[in-house]
This record gives sequence, structure tokens and C-alpha cells, in this order.
Amino acid sequence: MYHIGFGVNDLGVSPPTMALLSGDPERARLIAHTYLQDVRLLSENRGLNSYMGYLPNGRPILCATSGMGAPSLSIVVNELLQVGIRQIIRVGTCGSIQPHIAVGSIVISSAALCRQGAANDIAPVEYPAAADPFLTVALVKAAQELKIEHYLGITASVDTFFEGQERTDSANPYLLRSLVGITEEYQHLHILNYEMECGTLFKMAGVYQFAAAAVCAVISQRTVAENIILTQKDIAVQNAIATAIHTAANSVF
Ligand SMILES: O=P(O)(O)O[C@H]1O[C@H](CO)[C@@H](O)[C@H]1O
Ligand SMILES: O=c1cc[nH]c(=O)[nH]1
Repeated sequence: MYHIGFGVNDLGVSPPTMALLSGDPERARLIAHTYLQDVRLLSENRGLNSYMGYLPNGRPILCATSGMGAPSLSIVVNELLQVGIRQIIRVGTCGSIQPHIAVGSIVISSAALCRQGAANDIAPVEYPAAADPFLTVALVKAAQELKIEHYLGITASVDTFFEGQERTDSANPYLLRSLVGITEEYQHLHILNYEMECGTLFKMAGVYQFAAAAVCAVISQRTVAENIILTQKDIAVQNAIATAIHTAANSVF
């Protein structure tokens, strides 16, 4: 495959059908090398690092990189489907927009408000961006079993980290009028968090007919400040990874 840098022939006689998909290539590497056995690097093409390995129960699984944002994710997901992947769990990071959702916890997305241009090339704007219910319940069950603080609800997926998430402490302090107050509006709509991939992933799942779910580590608390809390990022990410791995290891998907 041109972008992900590997093909079905690189996946052996019993190829994986599930992928854990991270925006950050370093997270894909961390998941593979911390939790999987017999790990093999498949490709580092364009920084879209992909690894294949085995869960303790012998199940093969892929750890792949989406890159940041929906255009890159849409290419990677399309190619992953072409090599036989049928279940994708996004293991991401996000910013909480609700006061009770603290940094360090995780958000499991039931659906997404999809404000993403790439998704409009794949499905009408009104098309639902819904997570797979079975995979999502499995994530919740995993977080419960691991006693990880978790929240289930709607995620806002947008195309920009700064303007689209109403950040003004950046190179561009001037927001479009249509974006001023959008976070408060989303709070009233009971949206839990901001990130940049789930909406397009979920719409692709509906159109391409595969199962998608997402668990994101909360690394900023937007009711308090705009910045990322680096001191708690590692624990938050570990919580999201552990939840995804527990789900993959205990599910029959
Ligand atoms: O940590 P990842 O998975 O990249 O996810 C989040 O982090 C990036 C922005 O910092 C965006 O991709 C956003 O969705
Ligand atoms: O605030 C945040 C944190 C991570 N990723 C996002 O998109 N936003």
C-alpha cells in the first residue's frame, strides 16, 4: 500500500483483523513494544509507523499510525481496510470541555459531532458518525474492570487544534465569529471532549462497513486552561492504552 508502506503479504498466514490506531507514531510504537509479543515493524513510511504483534492469547493485532487530522486518517484507514483490517480502535488524546472530566481520565466516544471536511468526501454531512456499539461497550467494560476513571459520550471532532477548538493563545489570536463561544455551546449539548479524528473514522466505518470505536486520554482541561498538562499526559495515555488492549485481549471481535 502506497502510504502505509506494507501490504497483505507482509502480514503472514494468519493476518490481524484488528488495528489500534494512534495519531502519534510514538504511541503506536509504545503500544506494540509494551503490550505485544513477537513484535515486527512493518513500515515507517511517512512517519505512519505500523507494527504487528500478538496478544497474550495469541491473537495477531496491528498497531498503526493515523497521523494528525482526518485527511491523513482517511488515507490510512482506507489502506488498512485493503489489507484486511475490520475492527479499528482509535487510541488517542483529547481535551475535556466538561468540568467533571479531569486530566488523566479517559473518554470513550459513543458518537461524534463531525465538523470535518474530509468526511464530506465520504458521506453526506448529515450522515451519522456513530461508534460501533459492541466495541464501545467492550471498551467501557474494560475500563470498569481496570478501575480506570472513564466517561462515555459524544466527542467533537474538528479539523484544527487551535481555531476549531476555540484556542486563542496561539499564533492566531483572532477567531472567526462563528467559532467564538462554540465550546460553551458544545458544553450545553453535553459534548465531552475535543479531538481531531473520531468523526471521520466513525463515518468511514458506516460507509465501508467495519467496526470502529475510540478511547482518548484527557490531556487538557478546557474549562480551566488551553494548555496540555504534560505532567499527567503519560498516565492518561497509559489509561487509554490499557483500556484498548484489555478490550482487544478479551473480545471475540
Ligand atoms: O494524540 P492523537 O491521537 O494524535 O490525537 C489528538 O492529538 C492531535 C493534536 O494534538 C490530534 O491528532 C488529536 O486528535
Ligand atoms: O486539547 C486537545 C488535546 C489533544 N488533542 C486535541 O485535539 N485537543
